[in-house]
Amino acid sequence: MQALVLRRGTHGRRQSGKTRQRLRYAAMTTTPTVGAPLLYRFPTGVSVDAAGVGSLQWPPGTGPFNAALQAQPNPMVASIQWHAGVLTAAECETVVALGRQLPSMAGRAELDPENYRVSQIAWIPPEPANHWLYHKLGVLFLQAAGQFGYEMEGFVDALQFTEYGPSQHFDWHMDIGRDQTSLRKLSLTIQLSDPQDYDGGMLDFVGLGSREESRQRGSATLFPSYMAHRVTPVTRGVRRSLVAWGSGRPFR
Ligand SMILES: O=C(O)CCC(=O)C(=O)O
Ligand SMILES: [Fe+2]
Repeated sequence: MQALVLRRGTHGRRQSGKTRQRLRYAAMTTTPTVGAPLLYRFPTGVSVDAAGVGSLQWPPGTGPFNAALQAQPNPMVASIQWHAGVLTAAECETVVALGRQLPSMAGRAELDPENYRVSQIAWIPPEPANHWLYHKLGVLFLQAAGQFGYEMEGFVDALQFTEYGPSQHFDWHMDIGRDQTSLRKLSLTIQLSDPQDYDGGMLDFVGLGSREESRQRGSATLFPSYMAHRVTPVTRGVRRSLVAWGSGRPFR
């Protein structure tokens, strides 16, 4: 498996067919980041007197200004990884066959249950027959967790099999939300369809656009679950994907 970290690149125009404007990502080698000086240091405690008046406390010898401390940026926070060949064509077919025989339901989004998300989904149950798939994605998530610096505990959501037929889509959203979805940290989507079998259905990121390679069958696109993304309407054929979320205690 080959991994590539992506960053925002130059505007590009697709050469053939429809002239869709899109951003291209360029390969990024992880460059060391420079610490940002802490302009105001938060206190380490608050005390409240008998009258209920609170005062902030800093450790002896320190104060809010001129702390001479550096905050260390995390270069992965706004990055997307693309992994080629996570599933073979035969494995993609196995997952499609599995997904298609599971109970199918309409994918819904809280923002507008009718139109925001129009697709069919099925949940792939966490059971021994599917261990190979959970295991494979688990390895990928654990490696990525180390690179992103996120604590990751496992899957809270079952793996999601997704189908988008003509004019179906999923509008702009984040994968993090209330309740159980607040545990999500990294999102991953694997392309199960042959790119020749459909048009449209691009996985698109705010400020980064879409990447042609994300259409490669068996490839995975992995990104922080707080990054806004969408799947544009499918204009021909059917697009199928396998979606997974790596979870853990929020924001660690
Ligand atoms: O189908 C995809 O590639 C992504 C779907 C998605 O964003 C989601 O289910 O949250
Ligand atoms: Fe999503």
